Amino acid sequence: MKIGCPKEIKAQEFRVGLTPEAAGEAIAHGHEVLIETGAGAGAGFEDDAYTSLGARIVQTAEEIFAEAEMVVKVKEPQPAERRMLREGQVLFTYLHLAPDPEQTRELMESGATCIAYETVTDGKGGLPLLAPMSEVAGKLAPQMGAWTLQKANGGRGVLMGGVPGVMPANVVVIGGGIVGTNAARVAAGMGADVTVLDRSLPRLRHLDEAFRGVFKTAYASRAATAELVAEADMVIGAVLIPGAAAPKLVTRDQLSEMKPGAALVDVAIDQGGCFETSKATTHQDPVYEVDGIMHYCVANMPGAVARSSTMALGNATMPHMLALADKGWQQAMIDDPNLMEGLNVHAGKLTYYAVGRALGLDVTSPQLILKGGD
Ligand SMILES: NC(=O)C1=CN([C@@H]2O[C@H](COP(=O)(O)OP(=O)(O)OC[C@H]3O[C@@H](n4cnc5c(N)ncnc54)[C@H](O)[C@@H]3O)[C@@H](O)[C@H]2O)C=CC1
Ligand SMILES: CC(=O)C(=O)O
Ligand SMILES: [Mg+2]
Repeated sequence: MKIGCPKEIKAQEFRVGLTPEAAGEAIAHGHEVLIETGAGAGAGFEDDAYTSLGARIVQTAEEIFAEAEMVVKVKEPQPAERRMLREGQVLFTYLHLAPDPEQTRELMESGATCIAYETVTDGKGGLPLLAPMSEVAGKLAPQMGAWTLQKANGGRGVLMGGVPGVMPANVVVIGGGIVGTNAARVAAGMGADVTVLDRSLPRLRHLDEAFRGVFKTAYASRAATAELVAEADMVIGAVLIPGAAAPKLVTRDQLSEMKPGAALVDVAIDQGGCFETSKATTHQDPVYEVDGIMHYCVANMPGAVARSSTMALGNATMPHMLALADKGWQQAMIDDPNLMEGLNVHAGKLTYYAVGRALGLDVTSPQLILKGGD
């Protein structure tokens, strides 16, 4: 199979979909790999790291999209990329369709087969292709929140760890999954007073046992969430209902109950955000203010640490990328129902139910498509 990897074009996105290592594995499996020149440079992988393993460098994204049978990326395709996708082509990348009707429509119009990293499962309740980036974003969130809390950035001027005689920052993390756990660990490591809220009692039980004393846990009832948010210096939004639009857990009205200059870090922004007042921002201009509360809502946080993130993502995507290339997407999905969960769009049809529910669109099941019922 011809596998193509373009340079990412989202603002300040320095990750790349294929590491030289993954490209080399694909070549060893008998595939042809095309890399757009400079695609890996932002992550520290120059063109010759790919060519030395047998990949071919091409000069433009147009050539990648024209030639490749499968395009491997990081971020959701931007409008210019969507226009180059074509019928029969496989796209393997993050998509985050639920909050993005325009992208969903254009992917359906392209006729391509679009497989979303973030909805591939592992059979144990996990999302193995989201997890590494959630680990990164979770570890970054307190760091970004601490920066947002600084006066020069509009924040309340509170130091995460406090100093002797002065209380540390009060950090509330909503959602105790991968992002939330990593965020809580780092915030606690910085010396903050941390509470993690979740709706899953088994998850809270696990966190309590695994991290006893490092941070506190609380059940995410509406009342407890409102009370803890009102007391917080920093709130980190880290909830997920896989594939679906994020639930809004802090309303605009609640902002007036919060401490002026408090920081909201909405990591769940890629699924639409879990604060009513969230809107996606970029690394170039990451923070804005609503009713005196500072919002940090960067939808591609791991891009800030592109080298670590590219390697972590590459480790997770490689086996799936190889299965898709070796067997073709249909057989790979028949053999692996967890990979089938990644199918979001095929040949003009939406194939993921949570996206259909979020956008009010009809959905065809992947099983029906694989049976040839499309
Ligand atoms: N902005 C960025 O750059 C990045 C964003 N993300 C996003 O971060 C979000 C979280 O991802 P993960 O931690 O991997 O998900 P996860 O599935 O590991 O954890 C989500 C947690 O939220 C909890 N939850 C669901 N509804 C809740 C509610 N109403 N109240 C309290 N808790 C609730 C679940 O029980 C679960 O423990 C996702 O939207 C993901 O796409 C991930 C990586 C990078
Ligand atoms: C998960 C995601 O959206 C990201 O890593 O940018
Ligand atoms: Mg994102």
